[in-house]
Amino acid sequence: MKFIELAQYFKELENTTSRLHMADILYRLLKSCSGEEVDKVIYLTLGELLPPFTGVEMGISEKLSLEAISKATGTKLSQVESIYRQTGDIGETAATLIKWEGKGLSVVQVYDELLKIAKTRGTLDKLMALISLLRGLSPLCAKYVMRIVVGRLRLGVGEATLLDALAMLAGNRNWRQDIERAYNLCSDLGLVARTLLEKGIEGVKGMKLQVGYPVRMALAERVSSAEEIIKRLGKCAVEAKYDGLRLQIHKSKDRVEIYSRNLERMTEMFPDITSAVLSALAHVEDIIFEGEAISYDEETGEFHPFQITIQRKRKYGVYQYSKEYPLKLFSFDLLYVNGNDMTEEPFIERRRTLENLLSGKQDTILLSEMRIVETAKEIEEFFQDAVSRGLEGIMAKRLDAPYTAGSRNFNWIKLKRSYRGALTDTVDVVIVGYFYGKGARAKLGIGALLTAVYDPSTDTFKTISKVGSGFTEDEWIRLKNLLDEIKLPHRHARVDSILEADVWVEPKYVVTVTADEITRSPLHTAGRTITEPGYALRFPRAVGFIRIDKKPEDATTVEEILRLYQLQRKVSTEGET
Ligand SMILES: Nc1ncnc2c1ncn2[C@@H]1O[C@H](COP(=O)(O)OP(=O)(O)OP(=O)(O)O)[C@@H](O)[C@H]1O
Repeated sequence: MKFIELAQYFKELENTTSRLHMADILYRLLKSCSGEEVDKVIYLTLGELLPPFTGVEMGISEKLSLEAISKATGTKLSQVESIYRQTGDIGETAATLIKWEGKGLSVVQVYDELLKIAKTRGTLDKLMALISLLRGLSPLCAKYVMRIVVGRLRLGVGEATLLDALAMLAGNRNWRQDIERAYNLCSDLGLVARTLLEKGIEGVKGMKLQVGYPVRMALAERVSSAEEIIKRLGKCAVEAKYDGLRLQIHKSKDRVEIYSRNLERMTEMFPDITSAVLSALAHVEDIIFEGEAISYDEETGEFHPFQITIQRKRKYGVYQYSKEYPLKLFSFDLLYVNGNDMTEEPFIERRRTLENLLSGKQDTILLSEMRIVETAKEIEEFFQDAVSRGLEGIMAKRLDAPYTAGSRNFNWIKLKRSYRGALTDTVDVVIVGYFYGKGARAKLGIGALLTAVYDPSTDTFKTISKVGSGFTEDEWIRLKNLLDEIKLPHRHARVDSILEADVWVEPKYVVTVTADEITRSPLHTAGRTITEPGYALRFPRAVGFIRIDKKPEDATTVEEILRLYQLQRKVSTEGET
């Protein structure tokens, strides 16, 4: 396939807002790929070169890309910059200035070249390679290549839509489940697509988890009482719920990789955990397990709040910080060990095996606190004890449940401190736009965010709230800068909104908010139907800054909002009786 053909498909995708139409375009695109091309086409369509967990990034700044356009086209840098300012789009800038037809490069050629640039270390070498690539590209090809280079392709294609297209390609929509399962196990859509093309659906069904490919994480549902946990699970395990960072740890011999909740590779952020894993599990060849990393005060033995645990990436040099705020990892699940896939084993078997593996004495890689309980009273006691020690709450787990990769269900149930009071759980929302604001905030040029929750059934983001408090002035300034980088000339294709933001942005950043309650509102689209209004957050306030560990699709879902709304009504009616 020539890259120009791919660029034509990108153009088609860019011009549609209908998910069905998008899936159809993708289906046609994937159908015309060979096995060798299909994975590359998928990554490029998502604006990537490889799945995010590989940690491969282009490493080209806006400034460097403008310089490349200037050098490749023989245009003065100031003129390139001026076109860029007018269009606000690096792709349009390149397309406007390129006057040649290009060399008719294939998708694989362009992809290989981009990957080479990403892997090149020196800035000058990257620049030279990009210039020579640009000289071989037609205006339309250069438009999309440049957007990929700076990480702003923005076709609006979500993973769920790509999964639909793959199911169409497999020839039977019933196979979507098998395709999704394979994706949940390896988090690599390119690999799934390539397997489908080369080995057919049976090959996809046979895909297994592998060390080095993060497994999409199993998630928990909420309830509001210990009784409900017992009603749903019967005899079950309860564990302390630590408010830290969820990590999935992969070890193969003396190599360790660490992945975050949104499956990004974070190994470098945790040198302390890496070396502790190597020594605690030296006797184990291969393993994939999960736990919650949390920083604690060595003097008092108390856990620090989540905000301190996550700061290690942002603020200081990792090494110094890890000494200042040491981490403990509370391990709670085992997915794979020495060639054995454990995900289909009952939870309690996985836990017992993990306990055996971690029985040696050391003080960083620990086991989560767990107890088997049979009555609501025992759960209540465990809960009260956890809360009194400053923990967030508890997690209850079904004893015979498999590890359900990539799914949120009642195999795991969280019961948090906050459900018991007036407010329900916090909600994770995606920023889809912002308002300039009035009064004192107007001088900052940003007064409130327009935020949304995720609707997996349509792969869209539905608005739920304007958020105007909870950030410091400094944070508002940082937010505005970050959002201006991903500004869009119109509402994003995957955003469903009645309100008109002053500035629309690409759905990229997730923030956690608390609110007094969830109410019905005609202004928002979350949960809205033809006859019923949507849902909104009342008095929302941001907690902390951007959630670096969540992708937009990891935001709270519309379905969860409906359940939270019901939970809240239940808690308030119980309170009245
Ligand atoms: N013992 C434990 N077992 C499982 N998860 C735990 C445990 N302790 C803490 N956690 C954390 O709790 C998270 C689930 O709870 P919570 O809803 O508070 O987090 P979230 O990030 O908002 O939601 P989610 O991860 O479910 O989207 C897990 O993803 C995990 O990071």
